[in-house]
Parts: sequence; C-alpha cells; structure tokens
Amino acid sequence: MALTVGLRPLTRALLRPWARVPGAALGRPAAGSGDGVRCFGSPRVLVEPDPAAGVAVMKMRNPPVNSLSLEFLTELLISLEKLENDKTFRGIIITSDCPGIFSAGLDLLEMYGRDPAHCAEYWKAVQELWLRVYLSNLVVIGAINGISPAGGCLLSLSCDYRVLANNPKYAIGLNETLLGIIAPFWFKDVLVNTIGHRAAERALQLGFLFPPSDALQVGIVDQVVPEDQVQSTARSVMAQWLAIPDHARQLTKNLVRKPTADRLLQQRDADIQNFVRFISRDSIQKSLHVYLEKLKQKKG
Ligand SMILES: CCCCCCCCCCCCC/C=C/C(=O)SCCNC(=O)CCNC(=O)[C@H](O)C(C)(C)COP(=O)(O)OP(=O)(O)OC[C@H]1O[C@@H](n2cnc3c(N)ncnc32)[C@H](O)[C@@H]1OP(=O)(O)O
Repeated sequence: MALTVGLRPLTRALLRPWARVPGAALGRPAAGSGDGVRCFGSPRVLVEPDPAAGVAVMKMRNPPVNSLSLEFLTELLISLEKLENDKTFRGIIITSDCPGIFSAGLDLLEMYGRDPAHCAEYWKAVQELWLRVYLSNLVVIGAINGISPAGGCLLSLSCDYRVLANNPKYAIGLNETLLGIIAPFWFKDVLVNTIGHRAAERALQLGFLFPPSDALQVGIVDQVVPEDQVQSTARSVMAQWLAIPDHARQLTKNLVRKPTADRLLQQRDADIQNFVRFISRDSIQKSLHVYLEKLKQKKG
C-alpha cells in the first residue's frame, strides 16, 4: 500500500526512528527468537521480532496511558512502515507495555487549547495511522491487555483479530459522546462493520465501554482469555492466519476493507477541515476542559 506518512518534515526530524531501545540495546533477545535477534524500535514503540515465525510483537509504551500523541502516532507509523516493507514479516501483534492500559485513545492535549494548524497536523496523523493499520498487508492481531476507549478501540477494531484479557477493570468501546464529542464517520463505519448497525447505533450514542463478557457477546472482540494467556493466544491465532497464502488473504482483506477506507481517502482534506472546525468550537473546547478536569479530580 503506497501511503505517504504525510507529517511535517520537522515532526519526523524530531524523532529518532529506529533508535535502539535502552535495555533492548543491552542485548535482550526477542521472545521466541534465536540468538542474535534483538528488539528494536523507537522511544515509545518496542518491536520484538521473531523472524523465524515471520512475526513481530509491537509494544506500545507511552506511559502513563498510551495516549496517542502526535509523536507517538508518528513512531507507530514509522514502525509499521518499516515492518510492512520488510519481507521477513508476515504478521504483527499489537499490544501494550503499560500495565492495565491498552491505549487511552487520542491524546486530549493534542486537541485542547491548540491552534488550527496543529489540530490539522494531528488529525492527518490519526487518519494515517488508521489507514495504515486497517489496510495493512500484514496479519494484524490485537492483544488487548488493558482498557481501550475511543481511539484505542479504533486501533483495536482495525486489527484483523482481537484478543481481550478477561479482567473486569478492562473495557473497550467508542465512548466519544461521554466526552461531549463525536466519533467521526470512519470510526463509526469500522464499528458498524464489526458489530452491526443496531448494536453500533446504541453503543455510539450511549458511549458504551464494554467489559470483557459484553465485548465478546456484542462481537467487538473475537476472544476473551485469562490475562496471562493473551499473548500466547494471539500467537496461536497468528499461526492460523499465517497458514493462509499471503496473496489470497491480502486480496481478500483488501476486497472487504477497501470500500470503507475509500470513504475517507476520497475526502481526507474535507475530513481534516471538519475536524478542525468542530474541535475549535468554544462549546467543544469547554467539554474537553470539563473532561480533563474530571480526570484530574478522579485522582483526588
Ligand atoms: C457537524 C459535525 C461535524 C463533525 C466532524 C468530525 C468531528 C470529529 C470530532 C472529534 C473526534 C475525536 C475522536 C476522539 C477520540 C478519542 O480517542 S478521545 C480520548 C478518549 N479517551 C478517554 O476517554 C480515556 C480517558 N482516560 C481515562 O479514562 C483514564 O485515564 C484511564 C485510561 C482509564 C486510565 O486511568 P488511570 O490509570 O486511573 O490514569 P489517570 O490518572 O486517569 O490518567 C493518568 C494521566 O493520563 C492523562 N490522560 C488520560 N487519558 C488521556 C488522554 N486520552 N489524553 C491525554 N491525557 C490523558 C490523565 O489526565 C492523567 O494525567 P495527569 O493528571 O497529568 O497525571
């Protein structure tokens, strides 16, 4: 897939892609790999390659909550692009290195009190990450080991298969309305594709965050397993998916997903403008302020 990363050169230059990860650089071999295979990545994305299996585990580590800041999105994009272009890899498992949190979704501080140019750049990066994960030629499995609201849920929904840890503290869903904002049409499309129109209609309007058993029942995840089995289950599922010839699976994936992606691709600029207009409204900024204050107060 020929997507341009489309971020300002400055943003990219500020990052140090493929910087060796402290600890990994000290020689921590990747799990399941033979001698000499080392983890790599960037400050916020740890990649554990298993070349023999053709699989890489991508661990998000943007503490405390893996919120999808512009820098983090950029690093995720660079990691994905690199893995996509490396013929060694046929599948990736996306998981979190932050205990109890898969991803808290979009970084609210990228949308609150920012100027329109920044919001536009941020939204372009959000679109880009979605397109890259959703249309990836690789098998993408989400090993969801923590709470996964809004943008975190979108990331999960963009995987080919989702395994959620069975912990009552974890929940997944598009909860935008609870923040006084709305899920964009392409978030909505992906949810409708996954759980059907009626269930999506209720979930979106009410901002449902589904705990594991409900998540499985509604079909927003494919499997719920004990927490200590999330990674091994993702690995077994990956083996099943990799048993299918790549070309047949990739063409089929494209057949199924392209119409949804095309809806955004045909109006990316308009979508950015809509986002910037919407997020810049005083009423929306006030809602975000209230929500951020609530998050602070929760701490006591
Ligand atoms: C006409 C209409 C046209 C429309 C056109 C289209 C318009 C498009 C509209 C806009 C679309 C936007 C889509 C948005 C998607 C999103 O993803 S929004 C984000 C949603 N996320 C959440 O609601 C999660 C919020 N966070 C939490 O609930 C909790 O933090 C947690 C994840 C459950 C973790 O709890 P806990 O471990 O107790 O940690 P906390 O103490 O709460 O948090 C630690 C610090 O992290 C900060 N933080 C948390 N989440 C975020 C976040 N998403 N972004 C930024 N920062 C976050 C939190 O404030 C704490 O900070 P400090 O107090 O400074 O430590």
